Parts: sequence; structure tokens; C-alpha cells
Amino acid sequence: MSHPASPDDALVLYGEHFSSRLLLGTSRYPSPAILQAAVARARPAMLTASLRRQGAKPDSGRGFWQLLQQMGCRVLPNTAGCRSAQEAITTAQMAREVFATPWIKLEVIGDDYTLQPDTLQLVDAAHALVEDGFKVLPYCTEDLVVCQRLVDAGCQAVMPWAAPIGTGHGPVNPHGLRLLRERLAVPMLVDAGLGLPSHACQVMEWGFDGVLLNTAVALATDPAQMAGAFADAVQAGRAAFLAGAMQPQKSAQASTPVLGTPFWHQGSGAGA
Ligand SMILES: CC(=O)[C@@H](O)[C@H](O)COP(=O)(O)O
Repeated sequence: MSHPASPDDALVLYGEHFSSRLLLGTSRYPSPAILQAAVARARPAMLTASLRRQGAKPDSGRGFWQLLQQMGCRVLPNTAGCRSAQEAITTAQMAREVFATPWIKLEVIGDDYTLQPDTLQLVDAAHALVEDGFKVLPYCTEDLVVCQRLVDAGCQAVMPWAAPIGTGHGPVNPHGLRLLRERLAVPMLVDAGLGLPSHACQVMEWGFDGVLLNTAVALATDPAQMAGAFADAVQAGRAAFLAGAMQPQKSAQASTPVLGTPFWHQGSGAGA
């Protein structure tokens, strides 16, 4: 991208600085080599991986773990597939051992059809894991009160969904997401349901701090190229947010200056 975000505009999570605002999932890629190529193009802040894929036994998933290490990217284990607070807590504790990190993407699924988070169990699990020293990034809905409860539980960032996991619909409740952004000051990453780079750009323009996505890259015809497109879109959206967008106007406003009036001022009578 020609105009990368300023190096001092880092994403800050739990006091740590990240030069990228894109987090990438590692599932559903056609091959490990294609995953590697996508990661090389996107250069994400973190790669999220499921303990269930890695496996709890010392030898299971060794190849995948080695691949993650080779890519030199911080790993964010997740509790994908957990359906209760206790299951998520146990999975997070195992992930801390396997991946040697206190970071956890906390997922507690409450509905098998929509993969909607169980927001009640999520808050309970977040509370217990923060108490246990984890740096918790909870996958949640755009519900303001749930996000506030997660912050009250000690989460220093939250990750509301754009749409159900794997759908690629993009933000289905723009009003709710934008309201959430206005009301909560903690870092917020939009996680799940993004299908196009323009979706990522859009939420970044709204002031979200980053995005986490998987399926849109993994299932693209050319995942590496799509990973690059998402990385560029995240930067573009962030730059636009920082630049401050104009307010939409109700009626046409002439934008082409006439000779002698190169700059707009009230009542200039500029041409179209
Ligand atoms: C990999 C992962 O953590 C997913 O559960 C995440 O929520 C991304 O969702 P999409 O696959 O819809 O981008």
C-alpha cells in the first residue's frame, strides 16, 4: 500500500503495541503453503489457532504448531467449539500450556445454527480467566451492555461480531456497531462475518481498532492476494478514520472552483 499508517499509530492491547491491526485465522486454507503465503502477504498482528486443532497431547498437531512458529507471528489460541464457561476455561488453561502464552481469544458458542456467542457464559468465563492472569480477547455480539460487562470483568478489549462466523455478510447491524463504538472507549476489534475488504475498511472508518477474520481469506480463489487486499483495506480504513470524514450533506454542494476562487468559503458561488 502506498500510504501505510504511521508507525506511532500502533494497536495497543493489554499495554502491548502491534504494528498491524489485522488478526488472521488459520483454518480452512487449501494447504499449509497457501496459509503461509497468506500470512506473508497480510503480516497480521496475531494468528489465531484452535487448541482442538492443535490437540491436547504433546505430539498431536506438532506439524501445525511448527508451521505457526516458522511464520514468526504471535499466536492467539482460541476456545473455538466451547459451549460452556467451564469448558472454555479448561480449554484456555490447556492452550496456555500448549502455546506458552497468556493470550486467549475467548469463544463460548450459545447457538449451533448461528454460532452466536453465549454472552452470559462468556462474561462468567472472562471473569474467571482474567482473575487467572489471562489476556482475554472475548468474541461477543455488538450488545453494548454485554461489552460493558466484559470490560467490568477485566477485559481490556472486546471483539464484537459483524455477522455470524463464516457467512461473509459484513456488518449486519451497522447502527449497533457504530453506537457501541461511540459508547465504549476500550479497544474493539470486529471479529467474524467479514466477507470483503470493503467490510473491513468500513468498520475501520467507523473507528474500530482492528479486525479478526478467517474465512474470507481462506476460501478466496487466491488467499494470498485476498490477505493482501484485507491488509490494505484495514490500513485505508484506519487512515480515513484518523483523517476525519466529511459530514454527508442533504443537498448538492458545488465542488469545482471557478477562476479566482480556488478555496471554498461561505457564499463563494463556486461552480459545479
Ligand atoms: C478463526 C476464528 O477465530 C473465527 O472463529 C473467527 O471468528 C473468524 O470468523 P470468519 O471466519 O467469519 O472471518
